Amino acid sequence: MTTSNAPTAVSDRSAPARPLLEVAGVTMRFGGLTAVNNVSLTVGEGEIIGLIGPNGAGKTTFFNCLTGLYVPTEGKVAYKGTVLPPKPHLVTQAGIARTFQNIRLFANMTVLENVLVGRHSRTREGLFAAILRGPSYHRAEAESRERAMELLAFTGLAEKADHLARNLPYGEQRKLEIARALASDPGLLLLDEPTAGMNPQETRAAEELVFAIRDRGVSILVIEHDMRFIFNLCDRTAVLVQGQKIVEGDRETVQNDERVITAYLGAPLEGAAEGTTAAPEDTQ
Ligand SMILES: Nc1ncnc2c1ncn2[C@@H]1O[C@H](COP(=O)(O)OP(=O)(O)OP(=O)(O)O)[C@@H](O)[C@H]1O
Repeated sequence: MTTSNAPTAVSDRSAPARPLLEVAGVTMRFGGLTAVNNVSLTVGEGEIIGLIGPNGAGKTTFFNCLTGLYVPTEGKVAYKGTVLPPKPHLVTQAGIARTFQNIRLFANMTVLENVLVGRHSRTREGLFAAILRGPSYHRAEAESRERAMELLAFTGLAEKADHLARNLPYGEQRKLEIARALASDPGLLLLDEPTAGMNPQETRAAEELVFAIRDRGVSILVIEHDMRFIFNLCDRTAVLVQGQKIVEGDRETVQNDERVITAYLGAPLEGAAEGTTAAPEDTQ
């Protein structure tokens, strides 16, 4: 147990977290390639869970199966006890938001407008209200702007609200992606390599931001190659190698697992599908 006020992972909590996301036996095949092979994973309320693995291990494909971008060949994804339909907008409405490995912002829109786009799924006003622009439309619009500005303040971007997204430095574009994802008021946030391209200082700031998001009651599942980031943050970490989850546990369990060490050193995984190899540079 830590005695400082610094944020910490919550693995030392005594009560087990209530399940929020329950993934059961998800498999994703592309023709002859099994990118994700019978993977099960649970994310509990208030947890930060890591997903690591060498290049091509199937991490992003797994995220795409959770968020309805791909329809899994087999398996089920349930959120708060309800099986999710494989449609991205319904998954967002259910309470799951995500960021992408390759930043997907509207480059020629302002920072604020990008967050307002993310707010769209939470706005109840329909087409008629938008055309008529009655009082309820104006009220909803004002609320959305207020919430968007609050999220920009939370992510440290409030002063850049009127800047074009394309003019932000790279680290701030990643933050904006997170602000936009949070605009849908998710219960679970999926982050796909949130520190890619960041310098060490930005990476430490990203750690603080992830803890702060968790402290707002949002659970997190995060893909990362930066092991320090993962082990600083996560209550548990699952390791994917060639589509299979080979181990899941705390830092010690993962770091001491022979199969993980072997996978990161580039030796073939016994019994795994052919066609993908581990990349030694992922140990960075
Ligand atoms: N749409 C697709 N069609 C065919 N194959 C695909 C498709 N998407 C992913 N793959 C393949 O599935 C495997 C897993 O890829 P994926 O991008 O999920 O891995 P990853 O663990 O996220 O890798 P990285 O760390 O490099 O991002 C790879 O062999 C990839 O080429």
